Amino acid sequence: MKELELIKEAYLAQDFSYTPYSNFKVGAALLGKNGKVYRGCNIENAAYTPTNCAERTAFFKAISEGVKDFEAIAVVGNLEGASSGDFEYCAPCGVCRQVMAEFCDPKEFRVILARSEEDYQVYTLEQLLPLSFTEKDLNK
Ligand SMILES: O=c1ccn([C@H]2C[C@H](O)[C@@H](CO)O2)c(=O)[nH]1
Ligand SMILES: [Zn+2]
Repeated sequence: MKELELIKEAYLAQDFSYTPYSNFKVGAALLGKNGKVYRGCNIENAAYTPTNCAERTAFFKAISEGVKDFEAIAVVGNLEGASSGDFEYCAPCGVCRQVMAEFCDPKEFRVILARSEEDYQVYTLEQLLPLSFTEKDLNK
């Protein structure tokens, strides 16, 4: 699947974002090695901390269906208000990066950060989460 197709899926997911508190709408589309796409949006809560990010929604949907092998994720946010000079792509939070590290190969898994269908950047998970703590560290 091409990056553009995955970005389009992330924008479709963003439409369902539930954000009455931040009004910051995020969409994600996770591509499994099985060729299927798992969409996710952020889901907020009046108690704030139960909020789930778009990326984790997509991961947990896939994992709850028995899928644990992934190729890439596209992430889109509504960053029109970002002042110039800011990093104007919606980068995954640390918690979501840690969830990615649990299931994805750090050198292979690609994180596509898009601010339009044509304008995006691609990172490996290792670039976003160097020196990660994973299962291998527990077994030392
Ligand atoms: O990569 C990100 C960054 C933020 N959020 C959500 C969490 C919260 O609902 C809102 C503001 O932080 O954006 C995501 O879903 N993914
Ligand atoms: Zn997150």
